[in-house]
Amino acid sequence: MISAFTGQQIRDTEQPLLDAGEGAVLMQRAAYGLAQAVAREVKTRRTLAGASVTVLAGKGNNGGDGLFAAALLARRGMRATAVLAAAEVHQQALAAFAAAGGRTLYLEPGNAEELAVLCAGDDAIIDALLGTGARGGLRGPSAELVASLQELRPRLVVACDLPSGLDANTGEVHWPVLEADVTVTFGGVKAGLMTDPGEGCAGRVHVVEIGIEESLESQQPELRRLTSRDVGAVLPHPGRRAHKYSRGVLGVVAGSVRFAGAAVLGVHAAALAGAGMVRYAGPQTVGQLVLAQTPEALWEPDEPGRVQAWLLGSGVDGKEQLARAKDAAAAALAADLPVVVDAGALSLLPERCPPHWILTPHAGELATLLDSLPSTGEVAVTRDDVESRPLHFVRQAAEQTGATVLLKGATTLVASPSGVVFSQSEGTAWMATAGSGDVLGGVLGALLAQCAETIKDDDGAYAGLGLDVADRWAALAAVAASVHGRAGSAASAELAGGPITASAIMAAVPRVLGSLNAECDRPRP
Ligand SMILES: NC(=O)C1=CN([C@@H]2O[C@H](COP(=O)(O)OP(=O)(O)OC[C@H]3O[C@@H](n4cnc5c(N)ncnc54)[C@H](OP(=O)(O)O)[C@@H]3O)[C@@H](O)[C@H]2O)[C@@H](O)CC1
Ligand SMILES: [K+]
Repeated sequence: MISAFTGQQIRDTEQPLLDAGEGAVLMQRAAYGLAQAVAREVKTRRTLAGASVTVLAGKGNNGGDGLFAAALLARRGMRATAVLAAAEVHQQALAAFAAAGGRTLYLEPGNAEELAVLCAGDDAIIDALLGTGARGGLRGPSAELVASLQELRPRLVVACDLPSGLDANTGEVHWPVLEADVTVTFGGVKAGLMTDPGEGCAGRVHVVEIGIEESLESQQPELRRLTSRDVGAVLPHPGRRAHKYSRGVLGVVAGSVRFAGAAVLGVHAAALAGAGMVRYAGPQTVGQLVLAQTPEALWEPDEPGRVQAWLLGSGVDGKEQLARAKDAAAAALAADLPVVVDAGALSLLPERCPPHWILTPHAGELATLLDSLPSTGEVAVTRDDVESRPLHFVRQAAEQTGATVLLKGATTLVASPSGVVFSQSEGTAWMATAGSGDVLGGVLGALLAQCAETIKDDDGAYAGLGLDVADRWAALAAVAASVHGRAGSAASAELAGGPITASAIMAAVPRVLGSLNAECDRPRP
């Protein structure tokens, strides 16, 4: 699992080392790691000697890291320039930079655009204006410089610790921000690099060890990301004596005459993701389409038989289908069964949901949901609010509803009502396509049905994650998001990175499950 921490957690962990006079050593490690990363990137395009690098240096230790790194790069033959954004910068770092032959320019009112043009053509730009000590975004000439550079699209931007203007704790972005190709972060991943909109500005994230990593392990991560091994370990795996009922039966109330595809996709995705059986409840015409695509499913319009979990809501429209969803929600609540609550069913929540109810809104639906809750304040929450502060709002929704909430996006966040949050980001932008969410619902429903009766006892699978039992539902939802993202990326990769449909995502699911299992050295069933 990859853990991400707040800036404050990192600083608190560093403090004993700073108190022991180790600050300079930490900075040297950070600068060395940063310089190595820049050199590696530049060398993929050209030789280091004679290549040019500009460091944008702020007044704090982030600027110090950047200047020391640029000094190291100058000593390796790069033509190094520093643009100083403050009258006073880290003195030892500036001295080291000057001693290595670096050129110094001063950012002043009125010269931001000129400096941007001067350095935009360089082989690399290091953004070391603000780090974890930032309060708010860039201002004045620094903001102008970054805005101009962003427009000029430099060849390679490497952010020092985090892109300046990004909130290390929340991923909120104070524009302007110079979007990075690579972020070299120190000691541990900052939470703001694993949640949007921050993650979208960070590029590839590379962690440099500076000696605080072991101490950091005692902190509760602000965000968690499952690796392929974690996902493989949690995925259900049929025993030798399994039969279709023991594998897990999923009940689906999705789709409608108007949105028939949602039912077809949800049911088929669930079947492909390993549900032992899928029971579909809906209108006859839709039932026929469902069976045409998935003859393995059962169409039970009135009283579906016994299930281990429900998928409710995607594409539900009209009184009759909404009534079915309502009945299923009531039955699920009474029998204490897990439920995926999507789209149309988000308006059917009981006063307090259990954590094994997993809501799967996108940003707009989450805003509507939050507005409908009595505990939300008087100011309406909008889609824009959710998109600019997804971590805040997904946590709020889980806390206020009692449910686990999976907020769909380029980075998908899953919040448990306890405050534990997972972040998965394996997908591709091509997955923003009609029906993609219905496929995710089917995959998650299938996982819930397969794991519903064992999740509490399955200590081995969750052992490495350090989670309370109540947070396992969030982990399982994160597994679904990961499988869905990987399936989308695999489907697109098969088409040379081209566009994909929801059907293509769905078709790739079994292969992704197979390879995740193989990665965990599990025997084939
Ligand atoms: N601690 C360590 O040992 C290690 C730390 N490391 C590195 O240090 C970084 C943290 O350094 P830091 O604490 O000096 O803060 P940093 O982000 O460089 O600058 C903040 C300064 O800028 C100012 N300022 C604030 N907001 C502003 C704004 N919006 N616009 C303009 N100015 C603003 C504010 O000054 P003030 O305004 O308060 O006078 C403050 O002094 C961390 O990210 C990592 O890179 C590594 O080397 C490993 C070892
Ligand atoms: K920075």
